[in-house]
Amino acid sequence: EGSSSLEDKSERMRNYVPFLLTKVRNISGRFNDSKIAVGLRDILSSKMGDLQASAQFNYMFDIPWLIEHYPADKRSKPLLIVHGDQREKKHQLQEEAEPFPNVRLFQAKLPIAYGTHHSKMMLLLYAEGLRVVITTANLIHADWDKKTQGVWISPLFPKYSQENQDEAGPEGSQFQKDLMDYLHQYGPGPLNEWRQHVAEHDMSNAKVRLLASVPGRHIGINKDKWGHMKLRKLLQQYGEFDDIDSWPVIGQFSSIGSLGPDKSKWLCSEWLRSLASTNSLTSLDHDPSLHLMFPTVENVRTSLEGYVAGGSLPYSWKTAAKQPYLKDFFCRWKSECLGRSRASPHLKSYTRISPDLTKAAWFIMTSANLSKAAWGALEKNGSQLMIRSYEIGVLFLPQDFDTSEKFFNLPENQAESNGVILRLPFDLPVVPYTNEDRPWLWDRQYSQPDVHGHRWNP
Ligand SMILES: O=C(O)c1ccc([N+](=O)[O-])cc1C(=O)O
Repeated sequence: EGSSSLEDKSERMRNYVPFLLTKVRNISGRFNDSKIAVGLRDILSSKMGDLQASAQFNYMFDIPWLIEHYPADKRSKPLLIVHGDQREKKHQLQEEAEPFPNVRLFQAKLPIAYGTHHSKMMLLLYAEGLRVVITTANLIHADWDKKTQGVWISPLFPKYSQENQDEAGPEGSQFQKDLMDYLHQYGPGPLNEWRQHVAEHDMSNAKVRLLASVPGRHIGINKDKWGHMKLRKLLQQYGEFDDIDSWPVIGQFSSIGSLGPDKSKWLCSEWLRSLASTNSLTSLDHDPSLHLMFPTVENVRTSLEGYVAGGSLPYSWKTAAKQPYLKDFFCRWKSECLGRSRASPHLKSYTRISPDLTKAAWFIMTSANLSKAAWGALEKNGSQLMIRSYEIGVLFLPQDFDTSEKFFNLPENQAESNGVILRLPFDLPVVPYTNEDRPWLWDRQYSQPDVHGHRWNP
């Protein structure tokens, strides 16, 4: 755990984008250094503050396992669990919460079929202030053990004292407004208290843009508040880039939805148009190159977990069979730079990099997989954005860091600039699938033994 707090260590990371991975068991310790990785116990540790209460938003929970990861003297503090479970799964969660009087459950509404409460966020209220953590990991052991997962830990947001609340005025920071908007979507209930906590803390030092999705058919000004249309608006507003039309876009994710019978229906039309947005008024006359990073069967077979890792990569044969065109975009999972080529990826990240692999224009870490359910699909002649799921992530933009440079420097770029360095979670250049590579499909049989001598027979 080391002597100084994560705060001091993050001080030493001053000129790095504050994007961390989760610790991975059984890899070299140098790849779990606190400049690179963090564990759940570290995040919940009392070195981060004197915890008073917390809210855990997620998709999968192991409540006893989660509570055990809080410091012993904090395990009876109020804990709100925000989930999307219904019917039998909801009852199971209620039973699991029964022995813990400090645990409250809140079921997020899922008004549109096939939606999930996918957001993975922690609100941590301390005596000293409030912290927001956004991650890609479920609150179960397997997600924090041998996978590649993303974590953003906010600075400690200080409580407004009465005078500086008046100074700050009602608008607060954009991050605070966006987080409040997101929390309001859950409606009245136990989140009222957490909306109040957010309102009372100064979040002007967040240095990220909130990028979220909530279920609904969003129209008018709401059409640009969520999903890929929010990203489009942010990049059109703040994408002060010179000519980056030739810069490739990379999407990396752990599941894929049904994207339509060809790339022009959603992937390379509305979705890529949003990711390729900038503030330049000239329209794109050609698609930027697009790489989609998704594990091959071989990535899964040789992973630290073996085929079991594929249980968290829920891409189905039925869906894949409808979209063979994705093969042209696929590249393998590879992360030698962070010792995680065999730590199966469950994080989701999106970025746009220079052709010479030295710079990045922006970087996103999010719960959103490559699906219309997560990012939204335009309907009614583009007048409404239909989203099925709750998602939450953060967008890192160079101008949110005190640097004069327009882009992030990738570690390969040894230029001793005073710019900000972005450590991507995967290796560059990306490795396109060979003709023999196949995307992992979780409902197919694989008979070649994995690293544990097991076969996969779902
Ligand atoms: O682990 C999750 O939260 C999760 C849950 C459902 C699905 N899904 O239905 O495709 C994907 C994921 C994922 O994150 O990969």
